[in-house]
Amino acid sequence: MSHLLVLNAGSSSLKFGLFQSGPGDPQALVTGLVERIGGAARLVLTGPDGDRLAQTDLPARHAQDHHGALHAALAEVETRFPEAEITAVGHRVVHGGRDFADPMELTPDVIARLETLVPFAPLHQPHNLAGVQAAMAEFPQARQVACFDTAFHRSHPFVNDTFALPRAYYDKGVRRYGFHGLSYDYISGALAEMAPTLHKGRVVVAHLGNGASMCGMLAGRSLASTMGFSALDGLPMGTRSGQVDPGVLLYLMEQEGMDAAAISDLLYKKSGLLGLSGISHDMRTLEESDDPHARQAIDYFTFRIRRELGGLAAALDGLDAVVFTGGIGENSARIRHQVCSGMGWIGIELDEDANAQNASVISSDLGRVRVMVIPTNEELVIARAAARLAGG
Ligand SMILES: Nc1ncnc2c1ncn2[C@@H]1O[C@H](COP(=O)(O)OP(=O)(O)O)[C@@H](O)[C@H]1O
Ligand SMILES: CC(=O)OP(=O)(O)O
Ligand SMILES: [Mg+2]
Repeated sequence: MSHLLVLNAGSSSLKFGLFQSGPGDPQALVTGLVERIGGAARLVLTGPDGDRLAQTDLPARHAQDHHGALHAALAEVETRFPEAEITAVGHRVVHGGRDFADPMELTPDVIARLETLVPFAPLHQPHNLAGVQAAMAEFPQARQVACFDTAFHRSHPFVNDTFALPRAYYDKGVRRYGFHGLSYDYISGALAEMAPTLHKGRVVVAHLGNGASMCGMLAGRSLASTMGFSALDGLPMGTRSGQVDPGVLLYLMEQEGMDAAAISDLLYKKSGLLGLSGISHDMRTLEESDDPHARQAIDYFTFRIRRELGGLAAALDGLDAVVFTGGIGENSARIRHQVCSGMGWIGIELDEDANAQNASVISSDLGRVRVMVIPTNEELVIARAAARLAGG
């Protein structure tokens, strides 16, 4: 019996899963999450039926960075499943650049080319590639498969793929790639099963996690996304600014003497919910706080989601459904309420009871637009690809 290991390193978390491959969809034996890496990190393990197997605070040496988190995760998998025969390890790789879209086997040449994309996604790509190196050392007999977050958005039409810069930059790869594609791929497939008519229509998916973006889908394919060249654009995030006027960056360089490293640190690590609140990047902490700055950070977050929702609906020529997903989108009734209230003009009417319960349909019959909550499953998308490539 062969097994697949999946590694998904986010900006603040590491998600992983052990799957059994078989004739149908790979079956999860265990999935895990190390969250709040860099802070009070904890590891949560979940069984195949959603049952909680373990929840432990990680010792400092494992909590401080993705490396430690990965060690803790691999140790957990090997202790619980010593007999597992891992034939393939599937990795989420955030940036595939211009050249990579379909899932592919990681060879030394491919890895070297992916390393050149580190400056495009400094908060993710290095963790993704560190995971690849660790898995190669740990499971040398297994195939290593990369699945790209940018792949789902390759269907963007030119107007959503470019900036209005001289064309030479587009040719050099300065494009609106879009991210969270594994999540959008999963949601598109789930919607096709749950609501096939809606899936054929105009859908805005809001992936709201520590990283956050929205995608306008037409007939299940990406037409536009709020994230662009890097995972910085669009919505504000845990520590990332989201959209800023490029003139601000010129001002910071010219008047405040900031260099590229200082600006990168500012935009990726000190901005967003953390920068605005001065308290935390974590939505749960902000929701629990009665500090007015926490409230303002939440208000800015939901204001930007509402703006983008209007923009994406215009790009799609209308709106049939909205799907919330990601750690915040799946769990925070308050955020969904703030986003959806007063949106009757666009056809959104929330059923507050259903919303409070994180139900899968949270709109009422009074509205024309179906609003849904669908837990994402990037790991399953990766496992499917790893199974396909390992089988071939
Ligand atoms: N019950 C909850 N209420 C509000 N926010 C939540 C809840 N559960 C998780 N979150 C938030 O989800 C975010 C993490 O999302 P997640 O998708 O797991 O992150 P990542 O982008 O690192 O994969 C954090 O801001 C966390 O506070
Ligand atoms: C691309 C991105 O922002 O990913 P994450 O949400 O995992 O940080
Ligand atoms: Mg994520």
